[in-house]
Amino acid sequence: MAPPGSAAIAIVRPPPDHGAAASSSSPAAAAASKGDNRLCRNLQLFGSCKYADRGCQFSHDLPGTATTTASSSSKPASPAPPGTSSTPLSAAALSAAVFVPGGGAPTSAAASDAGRAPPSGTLTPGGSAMAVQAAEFVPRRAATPALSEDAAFFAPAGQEGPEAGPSNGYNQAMADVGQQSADGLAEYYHQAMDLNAPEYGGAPSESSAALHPYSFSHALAPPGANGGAPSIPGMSHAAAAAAEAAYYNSGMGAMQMGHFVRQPLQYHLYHPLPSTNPRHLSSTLSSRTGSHSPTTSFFLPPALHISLTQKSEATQATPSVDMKLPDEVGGYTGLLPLDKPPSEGGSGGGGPAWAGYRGWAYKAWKEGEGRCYMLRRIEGFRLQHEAAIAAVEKWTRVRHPGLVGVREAFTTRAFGDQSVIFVYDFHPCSQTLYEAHLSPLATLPPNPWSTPLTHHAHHAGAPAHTAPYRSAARPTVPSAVGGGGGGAAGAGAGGAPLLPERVLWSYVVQVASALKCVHNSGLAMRTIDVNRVLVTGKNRVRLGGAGVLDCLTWDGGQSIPAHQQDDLLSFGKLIIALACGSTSAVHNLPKSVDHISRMYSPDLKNVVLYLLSKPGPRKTIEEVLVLMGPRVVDELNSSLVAEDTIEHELMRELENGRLVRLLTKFGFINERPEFDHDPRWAETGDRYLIKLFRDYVFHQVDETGRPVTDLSHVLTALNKLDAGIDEKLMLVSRDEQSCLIVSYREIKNCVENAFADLSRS
Ligand SMILES: Nc1ncnc2c1ncn2[C@@H]1O[C@H](COP(=O)(O)OP(=O)(O)OP(=O)(O)O)[C@@H](O)[C@H]1O
Repeated sequence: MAPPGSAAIAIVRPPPDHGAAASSSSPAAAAASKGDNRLCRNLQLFGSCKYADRGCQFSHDLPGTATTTASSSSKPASPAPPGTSSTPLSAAALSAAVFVPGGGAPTSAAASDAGRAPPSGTLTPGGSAMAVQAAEFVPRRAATPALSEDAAFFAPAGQEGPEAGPSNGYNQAMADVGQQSADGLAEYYHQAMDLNAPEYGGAPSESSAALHPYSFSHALAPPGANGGAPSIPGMSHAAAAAAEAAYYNSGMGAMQMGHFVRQPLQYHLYHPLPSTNPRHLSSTLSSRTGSHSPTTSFFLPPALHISLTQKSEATQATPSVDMKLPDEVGGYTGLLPLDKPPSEGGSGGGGPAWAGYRGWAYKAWKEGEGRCYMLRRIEGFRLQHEAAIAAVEKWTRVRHPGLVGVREAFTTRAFGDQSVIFVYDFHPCSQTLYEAHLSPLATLPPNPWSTPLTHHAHHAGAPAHTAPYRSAARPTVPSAVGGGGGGAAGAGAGGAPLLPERVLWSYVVQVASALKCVHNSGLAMRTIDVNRVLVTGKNRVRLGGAGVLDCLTWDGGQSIPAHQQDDLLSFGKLIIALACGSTSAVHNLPKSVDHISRMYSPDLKNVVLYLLSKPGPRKTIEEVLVLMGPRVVDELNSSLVAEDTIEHELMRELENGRLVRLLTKFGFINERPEFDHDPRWAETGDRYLIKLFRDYVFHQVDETGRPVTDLSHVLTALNKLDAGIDEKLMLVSRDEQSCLIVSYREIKNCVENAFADLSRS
């Protein structure tokens, strides 16, 4: 669906003939009247357009065979999509001067009431005479769905809207993808791309049938039937957790969150649908086997693209309601809570899980660095010894792909109490092992609450890796395991899906390798627990919470050898919990070990038995690694480091690419010589807002009016614009007589509209 009309925001009252000019001579109007005879892009990319006979407004005549002429007048008139025609400014818009934040009010009513006093929250410095005639600022699409929902994958005029219809199947899939865990993405994408699905002209398959019942509104519905906080399509777990935490922390519930319309990113923009044309399809398939493909080779693999986009989005996430958190804590700003409420499978945060102290997790930006970090706040902790916090410095030197990197620690009173803050690397979209595998809402096996779709019998000696690494649909009622207290009888006996052995081994090897690094550095982890180990990507785990207990229970480092032995014991218990699908499995060790020996290979059982054996000087992590084969571990380490680096690079590329596109659009919109002579071009409507935003991004000045060059500000603002978030910012006119409070989302809409207007002209 093409974007509907864009927002017209006029701050300065234009000359009286403006309306006529806008409606008759604006470039958009000229564009609309000309029509469009450009070659259909579907044709260029896929060789065919399934909408060719169903209203697609673009040309389907290939050069050479074309019978139509380039003359726009000869092109049959096709209905212009909403928003493509010029939008005459209403009388209200012409006299508009005052922007009303959160403006969702109906335009006409507001316009007719132009003389009334501005509501509270309106900013009208120096407004006076202008404000008297002012109409409320109403973003043209304030009451419509967000931009990305509008901008569906090519849907020509006359086709169904985003709510229904086969053309929207991909959007539905993408919206639903947002609710999948990172591990399910690739598989999910293949379902979404199922070429046998009816919309591709094939027979309905099981997977496509499973996909179709989803609707966009389904994706927007709250999770579960028990009335959780709204779940948001396209939103990462971390971002959703933060939003939901806001929902609970604010105590305002749905009333507040009702305003939060999260717009999913346009995931579909940069990777094409596979062609239905057999010729192109075969070339697409051959590209997977290495031969040349004309189009697909230009794109990232979709699952990777989606995963990176989600991570980038989770990194940029901001709170949508006032969290009542300090603006700044030790040089970190933009705090966003990460603790998930129980309805999301988290602990809700704040449990006395840290040596009797309550702990909270936040995402925050480091001032001047433009990087995101995870802050762990230990509430109400009074530091007795300086050396306790200095001990954390040792941790900052330990770098390992299996460890959540420690940056620093400091005390603060910013929260109104005595808190100590530990700063870690931020891993967007991560979950704890408990959240990922064991909680009632876990998406991955062996969640003991889930009802399996199929029962995979695993007998001793049977290749456990044949088990599907995908959990069944989430049930609302606990199954046979009985609320998670089933211990060893849990996963296997209860019929719930088993954690595949290859995945378990992958975790075991990563944890062991990280532990080796930690122990060799003369430290002890002390947080080997399903609630502290993070799953940061597909089959990627990292040990979290390093250094916290060292500081809280500081003893000068005397007990490190004992703590290292405890690490090994905790490691054994972690494997048991995952293998048996229950944290309580460790309370019945004989039964649990028996379960493991029946369901998994003897090698795994041997490792577990070793880890659970009596502590002693000869029981070390090195010995555990010998049991596993050290060569494998070293190889794994280097491949994980490489993987992390590549992912990091790709994310940077993705973000840079998006910024470049944005900047190009800015340049395109703002630097149009053909309109330079018409001051109204950039002074009215969407363009004026964009112009002010450009000043805000690139032309900041300090209090004495001197230019400020802050790359971090530029990148942050552009990233927020790209994500189209609901955060508001204040734009000031060049004469400093007017202010606008608008959200990045509204500006993004304006940029898209202005760009679309220009590209049509
Ligand atoms: N370094 C990190 N980067 C990104 N997200 C993280 C990081 N560490 C933790 N998280 C996220 O924050 C959430 C809360 O983490 P936390 O370790 O506090 O778990 P918890 O179960 O709430 O523990 P507790 O409440 O007992 O402190 C988790 O969902 C996890 O995904």
